[in-house]
Amino acid sequence: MTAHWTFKTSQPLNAAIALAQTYLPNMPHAAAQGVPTAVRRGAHVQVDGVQHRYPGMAQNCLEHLNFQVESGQIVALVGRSGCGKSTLLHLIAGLMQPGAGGVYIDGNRVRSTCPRWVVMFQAPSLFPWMTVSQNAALGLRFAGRKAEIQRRIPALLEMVGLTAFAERNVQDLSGGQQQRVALARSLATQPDLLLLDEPFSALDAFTRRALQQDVRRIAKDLGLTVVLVTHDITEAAIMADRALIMAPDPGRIVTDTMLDPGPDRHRDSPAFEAERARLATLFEATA
Ligand SMILES: Nc1ncnc2c1ncn2[C@@H]1O[C@H](COP(=O)(O)OP(=O)(O)OP(=O)(O)O)[C@@H](O)[C@H]1O
Repeated sequence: MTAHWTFKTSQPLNAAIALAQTYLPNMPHAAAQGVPTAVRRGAHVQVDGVQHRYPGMAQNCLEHLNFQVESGQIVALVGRSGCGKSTLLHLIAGLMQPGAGGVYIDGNRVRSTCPRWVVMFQAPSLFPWMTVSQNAALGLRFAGRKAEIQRRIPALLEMVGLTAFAERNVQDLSGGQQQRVALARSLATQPDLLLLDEPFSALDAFTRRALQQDVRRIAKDLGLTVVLVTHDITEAAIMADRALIMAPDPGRIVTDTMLDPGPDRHRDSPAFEAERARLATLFEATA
């Protein structure tokens, strides 16, 4: 299905702000390597005693958060609306600072955003007047790495299945294809941590399923560490190696469970259905 998007006037500005926050930080990044998209090792994430309260709120939004994400692991933060999933993801990304405790990536305290970790949101935040290739190259351009564009972007578009659309205007793409462009843009700077804030929730079920499987495959191929925010148990079961189930008031982790690594992560597989049902039961019992 092709969705023709009408961009609100503020959207390019929002896209520019989101991109600038991601790609113009003050921390150095690893030099580009010859291989277009390979990373050496996914990031290790440590959330250490994190607590957070928004100004003017009587209660903590998040409390007593202590966990680690291993290099190359895909972790889903699962919970009902309002339990603090997005807040936690934003703290990991360095978009906000916690009131207490800290987030460490590869042992370094996170104090700001950095091209080594990228966030994908529900809206792909593309520039509507640019082509697929130009949008995918924006992160490299903003990071002052223009020399890498020619060698890296074609390989990335192939990886996300958009080679045939390279010179199309992004407004002519479906919502799922636009998220694939955003994924290519996110991967172009060779991050070692991908932070996903319900990036597929606006898509139809079929497109969502294809993207969930592709993002898992790509992350595993590249060795990326991924933290995924979702309220969708099936999405967590398809994509994640491990699920952290959160409960609200205050937001906290109530269950930490590894998921069956079996290869058949699709709906028709009995093994997948059993794992999805186990996670759903855990969720109902604790969240
Ligand atoms: N900027 C803010 N100022 C005050 N309170 C906020 C702010 N942002 C979020 N909150 C509150 O913090 C709590 C957690 O919000 P958050 O968006 O992190 O939850 P969530 O689990 O991601 O929810 P959803 O699944 O609906 O996106 C909610 O009660 C929300 O109202």
